[in-house]
Order: sequence, then C-alpha cells, then structure tokens
Amino acid sequence: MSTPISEPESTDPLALERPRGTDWPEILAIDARAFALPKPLPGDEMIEFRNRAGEGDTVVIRDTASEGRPIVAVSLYFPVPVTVPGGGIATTAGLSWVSVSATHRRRGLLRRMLTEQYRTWREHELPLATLTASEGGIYERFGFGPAAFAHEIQVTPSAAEFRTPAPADSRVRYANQDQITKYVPAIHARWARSRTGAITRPDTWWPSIMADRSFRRNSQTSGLHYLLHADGYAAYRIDARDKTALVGDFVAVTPQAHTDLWRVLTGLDLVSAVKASIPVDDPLPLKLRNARAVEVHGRSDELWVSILDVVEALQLRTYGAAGDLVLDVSDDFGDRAGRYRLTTGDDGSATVARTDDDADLALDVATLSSLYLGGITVSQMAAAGRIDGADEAITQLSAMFAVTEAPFSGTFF
Ligand SMILES: CC(=O)SCCNC(=O)CCNC(=O)[C@H](O)C(C)(C)COP(=O)(O)OP(=O)(O)OC[C@H]1O[C@@H](n2cnc3c(N)ncnc32)[C@H](O)[C@@H]1OP(=O)(O)O
Repeated sequence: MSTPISEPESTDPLALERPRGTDWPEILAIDARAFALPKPLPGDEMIEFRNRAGEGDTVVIRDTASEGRPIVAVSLYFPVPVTVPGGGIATTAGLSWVSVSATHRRRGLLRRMLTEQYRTWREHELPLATLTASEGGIYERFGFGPAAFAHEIQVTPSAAEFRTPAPADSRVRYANQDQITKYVPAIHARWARSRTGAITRPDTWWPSIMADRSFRRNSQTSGLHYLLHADGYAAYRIDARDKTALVGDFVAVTPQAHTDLWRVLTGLDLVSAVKASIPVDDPLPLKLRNARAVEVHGRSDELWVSILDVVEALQLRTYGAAGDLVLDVSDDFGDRAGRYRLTTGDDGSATVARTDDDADLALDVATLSSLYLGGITVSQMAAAGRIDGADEAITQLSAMFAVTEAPFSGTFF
C-alpha cells in the first residue's frame, strides 16, 4: 500500500504520497516524458536508479480523481557527498528527477513536493541540499543558488602544442574492463577529496557509469575509452560524424597526470576536435604555447547548493581569513531566516551561532548558498546588489570566504 503523508483536502484530488515499488516504471515514464527524453531508463538502469533513490526519499502526487489514479508529479533525493572548502565531505540531499506532468503544471505541485522534501531534510539534519538544474529560473525561490561552474571547451588538437616536451614514455595506457573496475573508482575518490565541489560517487553509482549502456549514445558514437594514469584517468567517446572526441570524465589528482592525459587526448590521430567540461580555472590553456587552442564555448552552472542548516553548514567549511561578522539571512521558503554570528580563526576554522546582535551584512539564503563553495565571490554578489552592508564588512567577508581554487563537481545527477 502507498502511504499517504498529507491527507488531501476534501476537495483536492491531488494526493501527496510515498510510492510503492511497483510504481517505478510509471515514475520513470512520466519523468522521461517531462524531461523530453526519447524513452525511459532501461531495466537494469531503472533498478540501479530505484536503489539509489531508496537511500533517500521519493514523493509523488497522484491524481485520485482521474481514471487509473495516475502519478502526475515526482520528486526525489538521495545522499550526495560533496567536498567543501578545506577538504571536508558533507553529505548533502541531492535533489533529482523532479517533474510535473504538463497537464498539471503551474498549479503549485513542485512547491508542494519541495515543501515535503525540505521537511524531510530538516528532520534528517542534513546541512546542505544540492541539485543539477534543468533550467536556471526555478530553484532560487527555494533557497538554492548556483555554486560550482564549468567551462565547456573545444580543443583543436593541431593547435595544441605543450610548452613542455613530451616524455619518453607517456605513462598513460588504455584500460581494459578489469582495470577500469579496479582503478577508476579509487582514483575518482582520491580526486574528489582534493577538489572543492567534487562529488564522491557512492559505490552504488559506479555499475551504471561503467556499464556505459547504449542508451547513453547514438548509433554514430562509440563506447567509452578509458585512458589510465597512476594519478588520473580520462574517459572519452568518439562521435564518428565529425571525428570529435567527447570527454566524459577527466580526473587528474596531480599536475603531471593532468598534462600526461591531456597530451594523449590532444594527440588522438584523425580527431579534429576534443570537447570537455573543465573547471573554470583549469590550467590547460596555460600549459599550451597557443592558449587559443582551447576555446570556451559555454559556461554551465553545474552544481546548485542550498544551505539547510546555516550553523552546521558554515562550520563545515574552512575560511581564508580570521574575522567576526553578523549575517542577517532572509529565507522566504524555509526556516533559515535569522541573524548568525560567523567567527573565523587564523587556522581557517569557524564558529557560528544564532544571535540577536545587530547585523553587519544582509543577504538571502540563496545568495549565501552561492557563496558557500567559493564559485561566486562576495565582491561579485555585492556588486550585483545582493549583499547589503558597509564596504568594510563586505571586504572582511570577501577575505573570509576566499578560496584557492574554483569549485568543480564533475558529476551530473
Ligand atoms: C533537480 C531537478 O530535477 S531539475 C529538473 C526540473 N524538472 C524539469 O525541468 C522537467 C520539466 N518541467 C517540469 O516538470 C515542471 O515544469 C517543473 C517541475 C519545473 C515545475 O513544476 P510546477 O508544478 O509547474 O511548479 P509550481 O507550480 O509548483 O511552481 C512553483 C514556483 O516555481 C515557478 N516555476 C515553475 N517552473 C518554472 C520554470 N521553469 N522557470 C521559472 N519558474 C518556474 C512558478 O512560477 C512558481 O513560482 P512561485 O511559487 O514563486 O509563484
């Protein structure tokens, strides 16, 4: 039996429920339709996805007045571990596969589901929520802000000459399936611990990633080729239509692995372009004699963050400078509004507490969430008019929130 979690009002036939196991084919079919996909996830993928969803919570809305009581809305989350400034890993509520049928859109169903999801996140004392967004205008009202960005690049191999000479042995090899299974998840985990914003992929995610099922490519696109290095790997496929290499994962724990792997990727014979998604501060252009060999074709807001527990979340990360400020945080959606004193030490640690003291700065929770990983700076937000306060306080908050590298997530979920 499904479990009603809020009794529909007597006149409201739209019931918010937890789904039954047998509802999953319907859930994935309506998600595929809402996301304008050609077809739902195939069987194996569906089972893995359902298991992943089972680690968190799923809500659906059922239209009880229509024949067959169809599901018309879905929202789910599962735990997503994200590296925060300083190297700590926070378990976040990863919101995913949110959809409302076109027949029921703009009637408040998304808001209703997220109100329930938010209640669950608070009940489970999760410090942060994360998502990868289909559109940029939806989630700010719920306290999310874009927090980690990527550059979508195209490299022209014929123009990509490295400043340093190629080593006698490239230290990179193609990996077979056993080697992929043996080395790739461990290298990814090492990398994720070292990169702010990175998602440490739980073990249960890897079978689907490594299976590289055919629905992830079209008839002209190859399967994934894995290039393996002791301290990194790159997975790419070839689009035979235009002889392009499409890099899926690029993971380098050391600068040497970064150079060695890119040297192979830019040396692929018969390939006219290499496309990849890289950190906005990636050193690749600077390693080449002609930086224009790397063209930036786009910038994506790859990870959105919502601070759920201001005290806990701000204490999880480290800071660039000592300081003491009271932040007045506003929140139109949840229960996060209030004044918080943030005190940071020379060692980068912080203590945070609610306070009645006068505020130095005022900002909303989505703005604070965008600042959290360092992907958007305090001075950028202040220049955009989204932080209120004296210049000295803004300068101090800038120094406190300063990070040494741009956050990068590298995983879509
Ligand atoms: C994390 C993820 O899964 S991202 C994927 C999101 N899903 C998709 O993109 C699939 C296709 N789209 C959909 O299924 C739906 O249109 C949804 C889920 C985006 C919106 O669902 P709805 O039930 O129509 O939203 P709902 O009526 O609850 O609107 C809530 C608020 O968001 C706003 N809103 C909804 N969709 C959008 C949008 N695409 N762009 C901007 N604002 C939006 C509404 O105006 C409303 O604002 P308000 O409450 O502040 O007045």
